[in-house]
Formats: sequence, C-alpha cells, structure tokens
Amino acid sequence: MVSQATRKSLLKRTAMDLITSTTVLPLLLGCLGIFGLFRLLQRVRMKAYLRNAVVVVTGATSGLGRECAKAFYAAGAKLVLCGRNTDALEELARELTASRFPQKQMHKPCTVTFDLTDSAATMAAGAEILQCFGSVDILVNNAGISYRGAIVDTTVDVDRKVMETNYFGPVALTKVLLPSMIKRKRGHIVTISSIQGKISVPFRSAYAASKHATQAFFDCLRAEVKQDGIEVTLISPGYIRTNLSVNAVTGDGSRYGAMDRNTAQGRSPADVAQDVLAAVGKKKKDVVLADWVPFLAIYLRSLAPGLFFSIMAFRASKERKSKNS
Ligand SMILES: NC(=O)C1=CN([C@@H]2O[C@H](COP(=O)(O)OP(=O)(O)OC[C@H]3O[C@@H](n4cnc5c(N)ncnc54)[C@H](OP(=O)(O)O)[C@@H]3O)[C@@H](O)[C@H]2O)C=CC1
Ligand SMILES: CCCCCCCCCCCCCCCC(=O)OCC(=O)COP(=O)(O)O
Repeated sequence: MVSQATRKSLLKRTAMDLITSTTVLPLLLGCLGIFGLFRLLQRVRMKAYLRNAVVVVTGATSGLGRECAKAFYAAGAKLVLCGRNTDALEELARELTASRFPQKQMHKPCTVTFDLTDSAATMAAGAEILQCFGSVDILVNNAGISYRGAIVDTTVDVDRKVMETNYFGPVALTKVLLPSMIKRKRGHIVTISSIQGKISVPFRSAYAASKHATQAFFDCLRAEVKQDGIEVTLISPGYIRTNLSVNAVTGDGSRYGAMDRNTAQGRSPADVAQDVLAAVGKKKKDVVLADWVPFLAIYLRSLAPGLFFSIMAFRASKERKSKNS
C-alpha cells in the first residue's frame, strides 16, 4: 500500500519533472540560441565594419602597432601605415601585400613617415594621410615611448619628450583628422593607453602622466563627438612582449636599452592586437586588457587610496634597494 504522503511526493516530483522538461529546458535552449544568434550577428557586423575601412596605424614599425597593422589588414582594411622609419614601413607594406588571403579583396597599404614630436610634420602628415584613400574611417593612435627614472634625477626635457610623443602627438594627429570625420559624420578614434593611464607606479612619472593625460583627453573627446557619430575607444593594456622597455628613455635622456622581465613575460603583441581588433569592431569605449592584479590595483586606487599609496611606496623602496645592492 502506498501511503498518501508518498503519493503526494510522487505527484510533486512528476509535476516538477514536467515543468523542468516543458519550461526550464526549452527556456535554457532558447536563451542559448538567442545568445548564439547575437554573437553571430555581432561577428557579421564587425566584419562589415572593418572590411574596406580606411585604418591609420601609428607606430606601425614595431611591437603592437605592427601586429595591429597585420590584424586590420587581414580583416580587409585599407591601411595607412605611419612611423618614423620609411624603410621599415615599406618593408611591412610589402610583407602584407605578399600575404595571401583567398576570397578576400585586399588593399595595398599606403605609408606616411613622420615624427609625432614634430607638430609641423604631424600637421603635414595629416593631409598626406587623407590623400592616401580620400578619407579616414579609423585612426589607431598606437605609437608611444616609455620612461624609467626617479623624478629627482629626471630633466624636464625628458618629461617633455615623453609628453610630446605619447600625448601631444596623438592629440595633434587626432585634431588634424577630426574635421573630415565630423564632416562625414563618421569616424572612429582608437588610442592605445596603458594600465598606467589609470594608476601610477613609481619610477614611471613621465610615462604614467602622459597616459593619464591621454585618458582624460580622449574621455572628453568621446563625449564631445558623440553627436557627430564618431566613436572613441581607449585601450589600456598591461605588459606586452615588445621593445617598449628597450626603447624607453631614462632621466638624462639616454636610451634604457634593456628588456625588462615584466615586458619579456608580457602578452604576445599578436594576441593583444586581436583584442584591439575586437574592441574596435564592437565599438567598445574603454577597455582594460590585463589580468586580475592590475584590475584590483585600479579598484584599490579609487576605493582604498591610502592602501594603494602604501603599496606603491613599498614598491618604490624595494626597487630602490634592489638598484643600490
Ligand atoms: N609593451 C607594453 O608593455 C605596453 C605598451 N603599451 C603601449 O603600446 C603602444 C605601442 O608600444 P609597443 O609596441 O609596446 O612599443 P615599441 O617600442 O615596440 O613600439 C613603439 C612604436 O612607436 C613608435 N614611435 C615612438 N616614438 C615615436 C615618435 N616620436 N614618432 C612616431 N612614432 C614613434 C616607434 O617607432 P620607431 O620604430 O621609429 O621607434 C614604434 O613603432 C605604446 O603606446 C605603449 O605605451 C601599453 C601598455 C603596455
Ligand atoms: C594580493 C593583493 C594584490 C594587491 C594588488 C595591489 C597592486 C599591485 C601593483 C600592481 C601594479 C601593476 C602595474 C602594471 C603596469 C602595467 O601593466 O603597465 C603597462 C605598461 O604600459 C608597461 O610600461 P613599462 O614601461 O612600465 O614597462
């Protein structure tokens, strides 16, 4: 004999099973389907956005810029490669043109040589860039230089050089290209900043200051040009395996010339370039490309500044001791 309680619980279980199979499962599958469709649509839109777009990449001769050039080229963009070294730019243009992408219409890249610290040259380069393909859809402000030194030992000329390269250069280039974007009611300004545009670490004063200024400028720009249909994407990566530390400037203006351990252990520039491509394709506004420690540091800086400053002071004293020993 089955008791009334057992029958009740059996009935309850059967009802639950029915609800699960007729409601929960189809709901779950439906959600998964909608999510999949959304991702597919996003990918299709992204591809269409990048294909045939005129993309300008500064600092294309090395590291992240070079990999961004390859990634945008593979996506079918019309590239304008910018840098200081004409031979290196032309070599990259040849390498890209020689690479095979069946079933895709590829475009021969254009090259423009100029130094971002020379404002007259940057203005002239703007006009040259516009002549390449007649307009610019996406500007990737990537070129940059880092710095290593103690504030007390650093000449103001070094602070100026880093600011000219990382801040005034991209600002000037953006200002030259912006009017034509506003006129067309279309354009996208992408700037490679750094985790150090959000937090300041000791012995990087000039670099961190230039990247904080960059963050502020492009945040203002984003708000101002929204009405003109122009997108602004700011990307803040953590360490990337490039020549950034080798090319860094020191307090007396000389080249640092060494590959730092953090840089050598950083992410591959090709992987970061794929993240840049995705961020641009999805029209993201502010992207941090780093693991959890820099993320935590960014949150600590605003939520527990006292603790953050103590950690940075400890870091400074440790670094000073290891240099002196
Ligand atoms: N590597 C890293 O760990 C990180 C890098 N970043 C940022 O990524 C960007 C790219 O750096 P990365 O690839 O790592 O470093 P690299 O040193 O490899 O590349 C820097 C590029 O910038 C160009 N450049 C430097 N100064 C000037 C100038 N005055 N005028 C024109 N071009 C110039 C260089 O040209 P040339 O070949 O002529 O020297 C080179 O192409 C920078 O903005 C950097 O701050 C951000 C976070 C982490
Ligand atoms: C377990 C508790 C953890 C608490 C975390 C507190 C904060 C730790 C400090 C984290 C500092 C991160 C610095 C990241 C710097 C960075 O990624 O910079 C990218 C660059 O631009 C590199 O340029 P550089 O010239 O400095 O090589």
